[in-house]
Amino acid sequence: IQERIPDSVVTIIAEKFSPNTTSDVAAGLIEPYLCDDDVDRVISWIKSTIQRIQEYMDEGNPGAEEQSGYWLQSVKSVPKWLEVMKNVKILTGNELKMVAKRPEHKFGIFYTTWYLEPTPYIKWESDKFLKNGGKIKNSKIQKIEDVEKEFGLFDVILNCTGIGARHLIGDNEVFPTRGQILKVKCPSVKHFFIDDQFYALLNDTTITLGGTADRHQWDRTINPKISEKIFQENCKNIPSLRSAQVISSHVDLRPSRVTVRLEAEPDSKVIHNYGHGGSGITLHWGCALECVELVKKVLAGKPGISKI
Ligand SMILES: Cc1cc2nc3c(=O)[nH]c(=O)nc-3n(C[C@H](O)[C@H](O)[C@H](O)COP(=O)(O)OP(=O)(O)OC[C@H]3O[C@@H](n4cnc5c(N)ncnc54)[C@H](O)[C@@H]3O)c2cc1C
Ligand SMILES: NC(=[NH2+])NCCC[C@@H](N)C(=O)O
Repeated sequence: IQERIPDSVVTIIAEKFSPNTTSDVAAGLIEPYLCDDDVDRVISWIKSTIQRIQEYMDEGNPGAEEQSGYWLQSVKSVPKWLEVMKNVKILTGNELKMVAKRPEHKFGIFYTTWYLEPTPYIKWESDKFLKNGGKIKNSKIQKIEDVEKEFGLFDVILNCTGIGARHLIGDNEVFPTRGQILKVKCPSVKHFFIDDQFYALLNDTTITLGGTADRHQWDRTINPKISEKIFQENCKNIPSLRSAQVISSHVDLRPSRVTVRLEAEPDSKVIHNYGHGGSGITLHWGCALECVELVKKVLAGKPGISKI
């Protein structure tokens, strides 16, 4: 918003900041997951995110790269969003035999996507934001009406609170899908490997192993038994992981919702952008650009500097 609406002073108000947000836990795989949104809307958002990743990569920043690998399925699915990926190839019977590790690996797709590690990326965006006059305030907001009581009047307020929207504005349609992951070091793993339940995803110096997806589970405590199962099951898919060095375990709550809520409240200065499920990194820049257009509509050509 700061980049696209020059006559604006933007303030970010948050209870938690990177590296302590849900976004920081994300593996950074660019792929829509647990996101039942309209596929054309999702594809449009992903395309914008990929352009932003390219800009970030072109500057030589860490934590972003292409990654290729295998998606093995028990039931054949060739979703439309694969059209934004590169090198998409349906595995032949013989190729499947070479990579399948379980009887349920009945169909496979090879493709190239990207990863965008959230923490270094958020730092890149935050540094630019602050350098260009953005403000940051640390506060837990109880009700959205309290924003202006605590911080003065704004011309537009964006609600990007993820799972927090459930309590902030009482949207019971947004619910947690608990996810637990491991970060391991295993330089010999050069491809991602995703199947119906588990995954191994590339990052700059680690492999992210997942994963769980427990709906309506709020517990952010790491369960060591789950970590062990994630490790063992991924070793079945990629035997060379047996030599991996486990670095850390993480848990967080995917802000799940039937659809992403990205809309301006009628006759209000509030714009909502939450409920991205397991796809917030994947969709983020496309959603941000759509927010810019909604902000412009709320401002409706207002002269002078706008407070957002
Ligand atoms: C284990 C796991 C793996 C994942 N892997 C991927 C992946 O590979 N690719 C992908 O695209 N997505 C992935 N995701 C999903 C992704 O992490 C989320 O969709 C994304 O983080 C949502 O971003 P957000 O900015 O909406 O929410 P958050 O990152 O949670 O940010 C919300 C912000 O709002 C603030 N906030 C909330 N409530 C309040 C309040 N009342 N007052 C003040 N501030 C408040 C918070 O402090 C925080 O700063 C994964 C998620 C999990 C759990
Ligand atoms: N399982 C699958 N199809 N893809 C991997 C999901 C990784 C990440 N979005 C997450 O855990 O939310």
